[in-house]
Amino acid sequence: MKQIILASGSPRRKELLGYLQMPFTVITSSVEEIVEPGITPEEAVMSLARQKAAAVARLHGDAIVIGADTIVVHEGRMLGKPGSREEAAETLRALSGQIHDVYTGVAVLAGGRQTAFYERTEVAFWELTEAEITAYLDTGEPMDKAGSYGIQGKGSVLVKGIHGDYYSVVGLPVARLKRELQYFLE
Ligand SMILES: Cc1cn([C@H]2C[C@H](O)[C@@H](COP(=O)(O)OP(=O)(O)OP(=O)(O)O)O2)c(=O)[nH]c1=O
Repeated sequence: MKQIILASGSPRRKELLGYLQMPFTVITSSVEEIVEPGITPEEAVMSLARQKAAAVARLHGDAIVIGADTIVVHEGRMLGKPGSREEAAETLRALSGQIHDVYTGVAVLAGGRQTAFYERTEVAFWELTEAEITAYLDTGEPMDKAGSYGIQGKGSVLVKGIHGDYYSVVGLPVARLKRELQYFLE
């Protein structure tokens, strides 16, 4: 069987890929995450996922390389990881009492073959008080997460409901990925 490489430094993605029960290795790259102006969210996450996978595939041409990217979209604005505590606070204030979309793009590269797909999940937030936002910022959890929250952690108490794949919000739509990977494993 071909070697599977996860081109990601995200501990969540590593844990989620483990659910597929296939051996894999983690190899990270340093891709600068630049979103071109005018690009749609789905194009953005698939393009970034492709760039992350391609950076690793260059050195491991025989392997199946998986890259992924997650962004939050609210009122047409694409929100990645916050640059500062203040930016995280502003994002959480904006998302309070609102519905936003979480897009995760995944790219799979294997020699000359490749595929990319995305999942969109709607997430509704409860109305958040300033005290709640401050308490959540104090956990430190928002800083390495798109949209400044983690649904799988203490951020769970911010979320009223979701529509779509939960695992895509956490960073990797595992059920869809399993199905897309079958083609590469044949
Ligand atoms: C919305 C949301 C995002 N996230 C995370 C998933 C991603 O790790 C992160 C978005 O940043 P990404 O740039 O997609 O990923 P990353 O920098 O963590 O890892 P890599 O590029 O090496 O693969 O936000 C959660 O963990 N929970 C959530 O609820």
